[in-house]
Formats: sequence, C-alpha cells, structure tokens
Amino acid sequence: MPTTENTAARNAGKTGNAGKAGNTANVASAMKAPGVRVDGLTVVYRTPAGELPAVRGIDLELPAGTITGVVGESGSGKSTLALSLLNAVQPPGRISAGSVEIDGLGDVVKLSGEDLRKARGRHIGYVFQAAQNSLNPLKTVGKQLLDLGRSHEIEDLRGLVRDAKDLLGRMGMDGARVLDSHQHELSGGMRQRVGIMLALVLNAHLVVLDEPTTALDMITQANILRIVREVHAERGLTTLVITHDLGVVAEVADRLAVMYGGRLVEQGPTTDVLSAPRHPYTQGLLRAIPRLLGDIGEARALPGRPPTLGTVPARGCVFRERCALRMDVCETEEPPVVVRGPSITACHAVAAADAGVDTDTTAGTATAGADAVPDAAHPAETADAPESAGAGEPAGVQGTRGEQP
Ligand SMILES: Nc1ncnc2c1ncn2[C@@H]1O[C@H](COP(=O)(O)OP(=O)(O)OP(=O)(O)O)[C@@H](O)[C@H]1O
Repeated sequence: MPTTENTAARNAGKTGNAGKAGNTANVASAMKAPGVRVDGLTVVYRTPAGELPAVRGIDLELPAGTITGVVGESGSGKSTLALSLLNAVQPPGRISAGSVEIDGLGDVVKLSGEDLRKARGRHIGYVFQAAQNSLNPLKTVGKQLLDLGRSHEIEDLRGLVRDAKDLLGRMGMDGARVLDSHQHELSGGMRQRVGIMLALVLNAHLVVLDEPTTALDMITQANILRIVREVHAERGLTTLVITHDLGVVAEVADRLAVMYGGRLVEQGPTTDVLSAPRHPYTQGLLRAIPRLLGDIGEARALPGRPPTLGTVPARGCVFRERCALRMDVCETEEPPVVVRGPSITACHAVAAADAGVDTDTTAGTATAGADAVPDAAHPAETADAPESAGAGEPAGVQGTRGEQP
C-alpha cells in the first residue's frame, strides 16, 4: 500500500515549477478527506418533450471521511447525481441549477476545461457503472495506467506503477501480472478491483463508486466491499457508493440517502434509516427484500413502477402514485423536509404524524395522521399499499401519468 505521503510527493513532484504553485496547494488540500456539499442540484436531459429533470433540487452533504450510500430503483437518478459530483454529465444532459462544493476544489459545477480534467482523477476518483467492461480491450492494464499517468502529467511514472502494484497487491492480486494482462484475461471481480485501483492511484481523496458490485457473485461482492471499507479507512477517503442494493449500503455505508424519481426522499445514518425507516418508499424498499431465514413469502414487492423522465410528476410528491399514505396535499405541494436528529425525510404524512395532525387520504385506503403513519420499527406490518393494487399499478396511478414538468 503506498503511503499518502509518497503518493502526494510523487504527484507534487510534477508541479515543481512556479507556474503550477496552485496545483501544489490543491494537492496539499487533497491529502485529507474532503467534505462535499450538494445544494439545490438539478440535472435535466433534453428529450423530444423538452428538457426534463432526472435529478431535482438535491441537497446532500458527504461529511469528510464518511462512506455515503445512495440507493433507489433503476432510473431514480443515482448515476446522474454521481456524475454531477465530477461535473461529468454528458449531453443531452446538463446541470441546470445548484452547486457541488468540494473542500479544496470549490464548486465543481463552475469548473471547466483543464481545471475540471485535472480535478477528475487527482481529486475525485470514479469507478463507473459496469467498470468490469470499461477497460480498453486492446491495451494491457499497465498501458492504460501509463496513459492515465501521462494524461495527468505525472512525471514519476515508475512511482505510479509501483503504487498501482501496491494497491493491486493490497486487493489480493499479483500486481505485476495484472498490469501485464488484457481485460479478457481478468475475471469480473479482478476487473472491478482494477477499476478501483485506477480510481485511487492518482491519490484522489473523494471516491465515487457507481454500482461497484453489480454482476459479481456473492463471495466476490463481499470481498470487494471489504476492500472498499479497508481502502477507505487506510487512505482517509470520503466515499460515495451508488447502488440499487440495500444490502451493499448496509455493509459499507455510514450514511444512507434514498432517491426516488430524481428526488432525495430520506437520508440519515445507515443504521437509523434501515432500522427505523420513516419514508413510505424506504419502508417499501425494505419490505421487498427477500429474507434468507424465516418466512420467505414475507417479502412484498413494491406495487407499481418507478416513474420515467416523462411520467415523473412535476408538482407535489413524486412517490404519491405508489404511496398508501397519500393525501390531497401530496398532489400539489412539495413534501416538507422533516428533520429528526441526524435524519431527514421529505414526506407530508411523516410531517403530519410528527405534528399530530389527523389527515384524510384521497385514496381512501389508509387513514393518514399519527395513527396511520407506519410504525417505523415494524414497517413490514403496516402501511401496505392497497391489496387490490397487487403487483401492478396501484389505485390512482393513471391520474398523473403523462404529466410533464
Ligand atoms: N443520456 C440520457 N438521455 C436521456 N435520458 C437519460 C439519459 N441518461 C439518463 N436518463 C434518464 O434519467 C433518469 C435517471 O437516470 P440514471 O441513470 O441517473 O438513474 P439510475 O438511478 O442511476 O438508474 P440505473 O440504476 O438504472 O443506472 C432516467 O429516467 C433515465 O432514463
């Protein structure tokens, strides 16, 4: 394992002229885990129906030195949020509002050109979704490592290779052999670890892992998560893990943020959110997890489907179509942010429950208010969606389908 000092010294070595004094300062600031503050982030994609938001009004803090997990169903905007941390949303997408402040770097949304390119890799390491397939099949891993080093103007390429071998060794691989290999000579788990090595080797202290274990078998997945935890602690990182798998965040994340329809609906310490979820969507996600022990039939799929860019409601709560606790106000008003200790939930029903307000529902299937808000400690027993909805569309879904923001 290369020491932070060695790697930083190698990186700093290339900045050895007066004109690059600013880089030296950045390298120094990158030596400790940065805090990250996402404020009012909105990302839109251009579609035949106009620009539609995939991520809307996201406020999220990644405290320095923590692992944050972002979960949500496919299409909820997780990858778009992750790409925004590097200001790497590609056309037809663009960040249309908000900021991403990273300690030592400033607002990356304002960075462009060479500054942005240097920030990626040096300050922000990124392991792409399906990293197993993202290596260049025509070049050895070592050649790709050297390309990466040259593109970041690393002068001490021998040091870079040494650090890469150390990292690969740390992750249980023969570094020299892996660097000599082409993609097809490596298993999925090995490629994933190569992706993690490439994200770390330039000494980035903010690391974004997009679905780091998708398509890996259980044993390999457990190994990768162990490596993520160890490397995070040893190198002093701030880490964001994107996944659709609650098991993954339960395994690695200190904090958990739940996305639905481009919005953050709940966030807080992982143990709090998983043991006492407050948002009906988080509760539904937890209910849907099959149990290994006990009654396997207890797991209940969340009725309905998540919205697409074209069907996500422009006003009110984005989850209301699948929510057993929906009320009139959910149709028109943004859910209020309810803060309880270190946890945040955006939900009218939770706000009403906390305020002790008794509320009627439009669906007529639940009596919202203090009594009807699911018992957070036993989400599986309460707040079911209407039985008649079955596994298909819940009652009332059609009402807002096709709404355009
Ligand atoms: N290039 C694009 N053009 C148009 N729409 C896009 C584009 N990329 C993503 N989207 C849409 O933006 C929304 C969010 O997508 P995103 O990939 O961020 O979600 P996700 O939660 O990461 O999903 P997954 O887990 O399937 O990757 C989806 O509705 C998706 O269809």
